[in-house]
Amino acid sequence: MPVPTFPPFPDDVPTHALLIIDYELLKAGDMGEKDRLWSAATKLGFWYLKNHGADDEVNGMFDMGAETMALPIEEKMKFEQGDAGISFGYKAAGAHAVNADGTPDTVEFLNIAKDDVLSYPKPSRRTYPHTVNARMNSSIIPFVRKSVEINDTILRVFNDKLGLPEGRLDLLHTASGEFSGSETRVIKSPAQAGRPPDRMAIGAHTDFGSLSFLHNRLGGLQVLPPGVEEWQYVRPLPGHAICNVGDALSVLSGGILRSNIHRVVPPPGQQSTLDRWSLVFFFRPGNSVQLRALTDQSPLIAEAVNDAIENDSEWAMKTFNPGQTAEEWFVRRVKYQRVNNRTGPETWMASRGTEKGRA
Ligand SMILES: O=C(O)CCC(=O)C(=O)O
Ligand SMILES: [Fe+2]
Repeated sequence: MPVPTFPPFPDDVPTHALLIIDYELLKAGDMGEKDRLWSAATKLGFWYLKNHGADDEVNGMFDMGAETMALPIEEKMKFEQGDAGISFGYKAAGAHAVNADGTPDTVEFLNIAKDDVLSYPKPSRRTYPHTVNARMNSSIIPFVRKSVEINDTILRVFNDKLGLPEGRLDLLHTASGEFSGSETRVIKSPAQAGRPPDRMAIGAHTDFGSLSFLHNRLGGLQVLPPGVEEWQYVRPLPGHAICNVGDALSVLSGGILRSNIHRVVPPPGQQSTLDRWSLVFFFRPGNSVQLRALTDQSPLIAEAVNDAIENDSEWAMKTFNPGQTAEEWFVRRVKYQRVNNRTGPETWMASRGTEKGRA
């Protein structure tokens, strides 16, 4: 399907300009580009990625998403995630809370496990609607392979900059070959006339894993940068992915890499009358990886954790050694977002990550 054209993103809303990182330069080992990536990942934790070479795969994924979300709700619900904290499968609109009051979200999405994609046609974790199987070979497998390659490249830059032994982060992610929470997600946020512009489609959160590779075409994504009190939109740029650091990599790096909070609201201005689609690949550590700052492997990380302890020891001890594996962290966060598991505001608190009380 050709990429449709959209009404423009408005010029009169607060936006946050992200650094633009060139993937071709990163791949070629360009030192200046690695420095710019490092700066983006440590200051805000978000950046645009251009020349990622995945445009065709992204378009195929959006087609798969449209075909899947057009299925009758009864068909989609056969593949629902359940309430146990498993993320793979379908999530209906309203199944997650967006705040401590338990206000329901407005998006539906489908998560497909990287482990299922790479073992296809043999299921590793679960099965999916026929519209997914029909697009596996043409779109989903190529998209997931490219996403993994891109994230592995970014991870190697961070490994080096953090002063970790060679291949350390790689081993905690793909090199061990174990199952993980890595998954791709297609999100549909239906247009709803009259919805207030600050009605959250997805509540404020930090991402759960290590790196996210996001594609959207309409506005709606907002970040709350450090030291700023007003939510700011991230302007979608055609052909540019939006990448960000998640909690797992933030914890492993002793907070040097920043997992910044973000949320999704209805598209602004003239875009507000349209359905909003987005696509993410979430790159996460192997399930058994103990989430803790790698202080014994990098003097830089040890120093960062010491500084954090001096600053706020209770928070630092809890955040940089939460006593959970990557899988346990992930299950906890997914499980307590679900309105079916809600008892009160404490359920929202139980779903939180590294955002330090900012959401
Ligand atoms: O749809 C977007 O732009 C962002 C989605 C997001 O933050 C998420 O799914 O974690
Ligand atoms: Fe997110």
